[in-house]
Amino acid sequence: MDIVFIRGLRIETIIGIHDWEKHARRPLILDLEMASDIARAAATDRIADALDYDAVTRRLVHTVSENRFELVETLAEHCAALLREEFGIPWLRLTLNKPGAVGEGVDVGVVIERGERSANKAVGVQPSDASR
Ligand SMILES: Nc1nc2c(c(=O)[nH]1)N=C([C@H](O)[C@@H](O)CO)CN2
Repeated sequence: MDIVFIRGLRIETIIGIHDWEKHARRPLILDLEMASDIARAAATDRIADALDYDAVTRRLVHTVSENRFELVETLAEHCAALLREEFGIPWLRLTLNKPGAVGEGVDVGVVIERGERSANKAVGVQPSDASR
């Protein structure tokens, strides 16, 4: 399985369970790994054959900044479902970091994995061989 990734994406949004959190934007840091077979894109050198990390970034910025949730869990699930549906991503790992939420210099948040990693495509390797 190949990976297309985005790391350190900073997006400001309204998020939190407390009243004071509902009135001020604060930054979240997103890290994203997306399963993508890069063979075709590598062969054609065409962005149309690639999972476009710029398009994914723009979509994330839009949905994170426009929506308001209380929990980082809810936002993470929202982003994962949206990206998988709109970009046809079979598997992803999303880290959502809310820096400073419990104290200066402390990172808190969630890491979620959704979907199935693609089957082993190695020549001559059967699915039953993959775990050996
Ligand atoms: N598992 C979670 N715990 C907490 C969250 C959250 O989103 N998920 N949020 C908060 C507050 O909003 C926090 O960021 C500030 O006190 C607390 N715990």
